[in-house]
Amino acid sequence: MSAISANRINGGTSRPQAGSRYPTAPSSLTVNGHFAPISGEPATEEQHEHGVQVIDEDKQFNPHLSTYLKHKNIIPAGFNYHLISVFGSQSTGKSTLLNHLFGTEFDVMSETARKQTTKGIWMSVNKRDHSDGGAGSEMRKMADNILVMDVEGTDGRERGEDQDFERKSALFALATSEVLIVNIWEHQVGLYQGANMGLLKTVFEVNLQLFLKDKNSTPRSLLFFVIRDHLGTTPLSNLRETLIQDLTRIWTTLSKPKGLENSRIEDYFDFAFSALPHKILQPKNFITEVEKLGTRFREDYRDSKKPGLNDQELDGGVFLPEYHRRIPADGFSVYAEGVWDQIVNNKDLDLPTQQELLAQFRCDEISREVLVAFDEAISPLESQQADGVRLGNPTIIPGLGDVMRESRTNAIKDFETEGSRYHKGVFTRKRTELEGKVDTRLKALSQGQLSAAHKSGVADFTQAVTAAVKFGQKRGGKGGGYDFAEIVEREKGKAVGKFKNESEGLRIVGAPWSKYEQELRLFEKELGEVSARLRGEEMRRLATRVERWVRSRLGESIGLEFNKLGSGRGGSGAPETGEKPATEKDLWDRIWTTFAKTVREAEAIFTERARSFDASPEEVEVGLWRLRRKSWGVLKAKLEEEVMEGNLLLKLRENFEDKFRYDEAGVPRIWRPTDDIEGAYTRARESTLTLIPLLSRFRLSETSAPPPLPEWVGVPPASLSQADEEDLTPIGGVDEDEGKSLEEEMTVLSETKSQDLGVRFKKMADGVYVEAKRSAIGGVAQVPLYFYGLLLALGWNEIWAVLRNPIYFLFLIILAIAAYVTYTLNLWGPMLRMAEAAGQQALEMGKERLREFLDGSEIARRPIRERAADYDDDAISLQSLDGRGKRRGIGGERDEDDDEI
Ligand SMILES: Nc1nc2c(ncn2[C@@H]2O[C@H](COP(=O)(O)OP(=O)(O)OP(=O)(O)O)[C@@H](O)[C@H]2O)c(=O)[nH]1
Repeated sequence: MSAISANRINGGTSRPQAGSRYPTAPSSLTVNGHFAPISGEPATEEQHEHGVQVIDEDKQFNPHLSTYLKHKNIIPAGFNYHLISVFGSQSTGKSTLLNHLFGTEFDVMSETARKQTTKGIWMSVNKRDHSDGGAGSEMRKMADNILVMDVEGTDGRERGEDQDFERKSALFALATSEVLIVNIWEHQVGLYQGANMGLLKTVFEVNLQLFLKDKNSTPRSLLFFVIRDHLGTTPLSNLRETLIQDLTRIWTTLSKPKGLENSRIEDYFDFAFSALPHKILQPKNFITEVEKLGTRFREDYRDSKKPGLNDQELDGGVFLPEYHRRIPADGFSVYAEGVWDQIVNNKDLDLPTQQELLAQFRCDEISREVLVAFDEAISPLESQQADGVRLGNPTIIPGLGDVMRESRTNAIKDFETEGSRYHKGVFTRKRTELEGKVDTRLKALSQGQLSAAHKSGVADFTQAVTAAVKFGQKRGGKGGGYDFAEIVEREKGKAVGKFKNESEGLRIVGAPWSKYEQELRLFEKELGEVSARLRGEEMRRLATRVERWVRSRLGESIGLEFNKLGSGRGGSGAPETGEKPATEKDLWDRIWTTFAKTVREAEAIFTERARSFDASPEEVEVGLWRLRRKSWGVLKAKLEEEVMEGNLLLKLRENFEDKFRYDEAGVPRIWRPTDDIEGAYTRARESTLTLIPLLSRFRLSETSAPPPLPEWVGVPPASLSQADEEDLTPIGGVDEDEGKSLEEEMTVLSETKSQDLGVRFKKMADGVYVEAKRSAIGGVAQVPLYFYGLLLALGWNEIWAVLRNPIYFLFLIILAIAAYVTYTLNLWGPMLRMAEAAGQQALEMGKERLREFLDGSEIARRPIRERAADYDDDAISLQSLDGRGKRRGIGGERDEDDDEI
């Protein structure tokens, strides 16, 4: 504000404001006994009977204005309200006019007192309804929500020369109202001072400098001249002419801001005129004219012709949209306070900025309100989600998308409904801010939900694949009746579908952040990783199964090869298949061939099954390499089992016995004393002994070298993992780090063990030899024929006695019959065999007895003293008894003669 204008508005008597704007002590006014508080507790509805004092005579703005508007239900009206102010000299019947026009109850001066009644600025809502009154005509109401401001009169005796308040209040009324009623007596028209022309000039000037800088952004106002005590002698049109001329003249003499030098009064103001008869002298006419005047405040007059420099000014409507200040009703009190604050403090007043400030204030308020409702819906969900995360079990909140969408739409819609009435730029900015706040929380919620969906999706997928594999295993046995790759593909499809559904459910149309493509990619990636891990486990299981198969196959075939050793002829070949007959020498060749063949078959099985897992060539390569390594371990274990001391000794014994006890044709030998038992024994023993060095090392017969194990196992694949490598037993000659050489790896029996085995085998062979020898000596000799002749000659008498004795003869006959029956029943064979067996048994027993007898006679040959020494010293012997048959003392001397019995 320029210094001049500031000075003008303060009337050159700028007074410091007393105290704070809103005194803490209750400042209330008692106007004709009516209580109208300005600060402290808001007034009740009853106390608002006379309206509300917007600004008191001490220039304090009423902070409870909004309470009054709330009571009168103006707040929700939005733009649907109008504001009218009245301006004029003191006691010119302003309050009377307003009370008649709008049914307000502003205090009116008593006819006799003639002193100022209205102090400060008062406001009241319209309480009347003016129809155009015609009988049968349609009742047409006044515009809704008309707010009327009764401003303290000018030229007041009470204020004296101090024009500060009247200028400020006039400026306030002009800045906030759509219609400014200028109330003048008829006789004042044409008078400069009486018609407030001086005051109007100052107000126009400051108004122009402060508020009307940009006429495009400032709404126009209507100056409505109501001429009181119109006698009727001078027509209203003449009075209008005079007033317009005066106003135009005032306008031309105004000091205008730069750029507005050529502006005209009609650029900013419209005019309307009305005249009322004398209230006291023509009371009836006065009432009728006021009624008529009231109809001009009807809403439908908006559509009528614009009041201008024509007849419309005299009877047209007053509420035109272009006069509206576009301040929503709920923001009016804040706006009015801001304007008053600017006026009182002489700040450069910029109405558009004021409107922006108001918009900011209100939009923030609305934003807070809508966020409360938003919070109520969203906070519990946020807590639920946070709880899930804290407990390590993120939960998927059902129906979250719907709640999110609804809350967001409601918040933004409510904000738009309330806030869109305010300054567009500010509203748009604040809406963006609100969207930002809402979206930040919704985004976090949505991401939490996606992460929960991700986690549970991966867990479900893992579980589903594992379950399907288990089911497949049960159904299909050990070979696996299922296709792993197919299961993974199917479950992956399901998981991705579910994730997409969940994500799609969270989509908020119009929110650019509401996307899930990246999350979906991450989810698919993790599913891939999980599949790879599960496939790895599955491959291991497959490897274990194949290994087990190798173990059982090798167990059988290697066992068979070793069993062939026991036959002593290297086992039987299969001549009918053209196979080379097996020999002991090529034992290792056969074992190696069988081993390599078995592993080859296992590799084929592994490769075949691995294909159904969709395993990569690298994974298969690792699997095969591990299989070869492990198979060698299996073979090694089997070999160790076969050459375990007891087992191998048994095999060697069988081998030896086979060579010793059977001839070349495989027929068992019966030793005769004449046979070359020693020769056979030596040959068989030597032959079997050659097996020990053969068995002690794994060597191929052709090359006399260990099998090409390192080449056969191959180099470890590059993709072999550390863990894979660690759980493998090292192989000498293959694993470079290990100290063992290939030669050591191929040693089946150590040197010491071989020697020990040789010694034990020899002992055992000796035993067999001795037995053979004995059996040769103990063989039954043939009975010579002459022995039978001798038997007949010597037993002739006995034969004859039997034949002659009837009892013996009868017994003989019975024997003959029994023999015949036996013959006819073909029982001779079995009986003979029984007899033979019994004979054999008897023979064995006889032999045993004979041996005992021979051993006994040998013992008998030993001196009795030697035998006696066998007994324990403590035993009671003849030597230890004295002549009387009693035992001698322990320490007693021995009689040398007693040694001989
Ligand atoms: N002559 C005349 N007197 C009127 C008219 N209307 C009201 N009065 C009288 O004028 C006196 C002042 O009336 P108010 O309505 O209190 O006037 P005011 O302009 O509101 O006065 P302040 O609020 O004190 O400025 C009262 O005694 C009314 O009876 C009118 O139309 N003509």
